Amino acid sequence: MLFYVVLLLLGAGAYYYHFTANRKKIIERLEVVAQRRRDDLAKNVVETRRIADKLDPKRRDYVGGLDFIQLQNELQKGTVTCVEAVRTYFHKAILAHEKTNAVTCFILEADQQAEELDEKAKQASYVKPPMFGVPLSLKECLKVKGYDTTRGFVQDAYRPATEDSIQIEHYKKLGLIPFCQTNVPQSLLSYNCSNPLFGTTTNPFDSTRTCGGSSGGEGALIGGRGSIIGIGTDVGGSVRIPCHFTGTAGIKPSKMRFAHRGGGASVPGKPMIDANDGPMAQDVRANVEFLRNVWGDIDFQSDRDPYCPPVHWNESLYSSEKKLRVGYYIDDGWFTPTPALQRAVLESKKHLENAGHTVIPFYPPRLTKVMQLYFRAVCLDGGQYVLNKLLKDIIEPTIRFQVTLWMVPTWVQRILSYPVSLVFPRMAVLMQSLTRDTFELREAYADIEAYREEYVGMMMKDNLDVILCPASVMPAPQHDIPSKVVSGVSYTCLYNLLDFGAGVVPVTTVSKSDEEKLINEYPETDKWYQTVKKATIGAIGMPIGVQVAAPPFREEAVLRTMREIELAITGK
Ligand SMILES: CCCCCCCC/C=C\CCCCCCCC(=O)NCC(=O)O
Repeated sequence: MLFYVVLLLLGAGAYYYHFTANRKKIIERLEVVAQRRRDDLAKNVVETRRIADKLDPKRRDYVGGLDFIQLQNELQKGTVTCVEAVRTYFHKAILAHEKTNAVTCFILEADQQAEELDEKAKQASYVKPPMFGVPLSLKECLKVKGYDTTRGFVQDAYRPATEDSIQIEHYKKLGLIPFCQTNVPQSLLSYNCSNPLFGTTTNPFDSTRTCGGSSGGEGALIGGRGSIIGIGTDVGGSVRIPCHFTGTAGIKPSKMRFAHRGGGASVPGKPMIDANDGPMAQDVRANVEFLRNVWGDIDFQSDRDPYCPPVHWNESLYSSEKKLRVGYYIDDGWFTPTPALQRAVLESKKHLENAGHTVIPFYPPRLTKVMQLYFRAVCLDGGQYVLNKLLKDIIEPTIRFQVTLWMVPTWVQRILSYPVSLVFPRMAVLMQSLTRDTFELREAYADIEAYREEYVGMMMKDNLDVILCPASVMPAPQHDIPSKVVSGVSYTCLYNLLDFGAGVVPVTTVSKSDEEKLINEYPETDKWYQTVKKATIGAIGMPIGVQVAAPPFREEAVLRTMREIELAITGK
């Protein structure tokens, strides 16, 4: 017996020695690559600044002061040139990048593309496309020919995409000029924004707090006024959470509204968790104008990807005079949001009622079960795909807690979940979520299908057009918090599980009385609540958004509701 124990220990020791020696070698090699990539970025910024500085500062201030619609109009009229627009946003993006570390690469050809468009515009026969010359920022994982899509993995640096994805091709056809790529958290499966290649992107309103993720670079850049519109991706909240954390507006459409051919994903092969790309901008109007033009011309994408149905922009749904029926909730029963987030929903409810809409309570059913289904279906291999990639890379410290969870074998998590359930029941729910076998996975898929039916059935019974609810559980926390509170995505991941269109619009900022309420009334019943409470103290002044969601192909109703809230708040 002793012999076998010794043998086992020796075997384990040898494996551990081999594993750590191998990791050390990998890390040393990748450190060199990461340093080279950062040096390249520094040179790229210098070159971008040189190009940006060619523009007269007075012109730059003028162009930089225009909102999306104004810039679009001036570019159409020819009173602003494409070169002026690109150089202005090169300059503004550098300023935002210096503050937040949002950019991973400036696309220098943007300047040349702008010159070519200006040249074409001189021909009398040339018809300007609808978003002629508008600069567009892109989340780093989106495929642009000649540029990396590392998703924060050092191992994927210097492996540029060989083609533009269909979506990028389409945006260029519509006149948009991609001018930079923006930072992401390593693996994209996090709502912070840090990786070992490009470092941490910070919130433009408070550098000790995260800009959110995984489209965090977009949030930081747009919220920091370094871009007028950008594209993010969202599998659990990655467009909507950064919008909420940075005071910007964006929407994740339901999956089929864009072509996915030639695009990438954080975890390929997760059929029931529907991700999509989506616009993020400084206001809702920009999102509307962007999608009106993209979906107005969706045949371009459908012709190239037969899985993308040719569903056109539905102007009558967006501009309808018919009053809406809105279901709202301020607490999903899984994770009570901090006071400012609840107040934002109640204020939005008032704005919608003042505009004549009917707003009634709605209770999303069984969120505890939803969380289990979401984590099971998003990590359908128990996290193995992501873990394999992470173990071949430098692991980002701010997601280490999450990585550790993936490293514990599923069966160990299940056993441990029973004692844990006595002291931390919500944690036990997640510990029982990762898939044990294919039987359980099939069952989860069936449960998701049944849940979708139940949810839309409830909406239909009350004749609801849209749902209004919090965008998250808290305002932007410190950089390490998202990995410690993965359970905090319940408000957004629900709408990936349902494949609804869902958007976020900025509504307010955290006030002193929100903080007092937080200190006096917010629960401290488990570690997650304690962490969220602590992270939210000191967040006075941070932006707060609300979320609006509707079943697939009704994104125009979501945008209409978001726009009405925006109009009531900003008056413009
Ligand atoms: C003991 C607990 C076991 C559960 C371990 C769960 C580990 C965390 C897994 C997933 C986290 C999901 C967070 C989602 C954040 C948003 C991600 C997103 O939308 N990404 C965009 C994209 O992938 O394109």
